[in-house]
Amino acid sequence: MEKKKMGLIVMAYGTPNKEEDILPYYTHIRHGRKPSEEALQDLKDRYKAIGGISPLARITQEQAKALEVNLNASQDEVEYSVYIGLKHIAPFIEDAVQQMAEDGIKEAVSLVLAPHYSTFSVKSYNTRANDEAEKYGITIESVESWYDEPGFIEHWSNQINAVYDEMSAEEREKAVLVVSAHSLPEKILQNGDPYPDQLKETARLISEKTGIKDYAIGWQSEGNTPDPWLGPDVQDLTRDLYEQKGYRTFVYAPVGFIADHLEVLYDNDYECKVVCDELGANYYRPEMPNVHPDFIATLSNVVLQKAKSEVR
Ligand SMILES: CC1=C(CCC(=O)O)c2cc3nc(cc4[nH]c(cc5[nH]c(cc1n2)c(C)c5CCC(=O)O)c(CCC(=O)O)c4C)C(CCC(=O)O)=C3C
Ligand SMILES: [Fe+2]
Repeated sequence: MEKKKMGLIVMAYGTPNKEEDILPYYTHIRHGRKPSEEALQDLKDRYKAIGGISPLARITQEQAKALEVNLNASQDEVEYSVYIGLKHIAPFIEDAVQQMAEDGIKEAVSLVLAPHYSTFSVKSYNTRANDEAEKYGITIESVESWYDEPGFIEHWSNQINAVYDEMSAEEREKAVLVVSAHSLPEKILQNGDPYPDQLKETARLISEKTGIKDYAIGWQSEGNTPDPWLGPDVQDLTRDLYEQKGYRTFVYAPVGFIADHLEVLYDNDYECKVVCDELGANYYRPEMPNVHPDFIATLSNVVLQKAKSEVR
């Protein structure tokens, strides 16, 4: 019997592929308004500091490919074709949906490569995908979040345990785990956005799984806008935990992200490390999920569960 065809649209923030992409990419993030020369230079400098350009474009492609392979190896009723759709650079979310239509796909699942739901991020991705899909009569079942998936919690717990195992007993005694996600403007809270509660739950589950009781929740990478953003910021939090609670070893788990990219390689590995160095504290950051096989298997499981709910 011929296998049923399904599309999977894997959505992500997107990143410049080369230096010349930085201006159009940043302009797109700013809803079409060009950034000032200083802001542009600042962003260019941050990319330069992590090696010229972000490894994210390559990692997203590898994740999508690995997910497709895993999905097709995990079951034999459906043939999955995976399409990457990005928020701020080509191939855009709409391009991915158009390509699915050209390939004759009628049903699809959409998955955002970010674990926690917010109106600002996941909802906006899924809305764009669904709006475009309607034009072609494609139905999309959208995964909304996967911040509490057992495989996801287990993956981070293993990476965190590996870091704690590496420490000296003395370091471990005064260690704190800082669990973080990208900050968002505080105004998301007015409509009861679940984003902060979902991060808290991820942290609680990791604490339960690892047995690490010394942990704190922080927010990072907040944007350069006048409105208030969710806090505490991880850098301020680091100083407070050092001064008020006596912690001397900081383990950063940026669980709102899933790959090595600017927010992790710069905002954690450079900016948080600077604070730790100033304080004379130890800095650790577990490996990101990237294309670890158990992480890809978890994403595959999330997609298959969603696809099942569609068939029913
Ligand atoms: C919630 C969230 C996630 C996580 C969920 C998800 O993944 O969706 C995320 C991820 C990412 N954000 C990224 C890059 C940037 N984000 C910016 C700006 C902004 N992000 C925001 C939110 C988020 N961002 C917001 C509210 C702004 C302010 C402008 C606006 O209101 O929209 C800017 C502008 C300059 C600056 O502020 O630094 C850049 C360059 C990259 C790529 C990194 C790389 O290239 O390696 C990634 C993975
Ligand atoms: Fe961002």
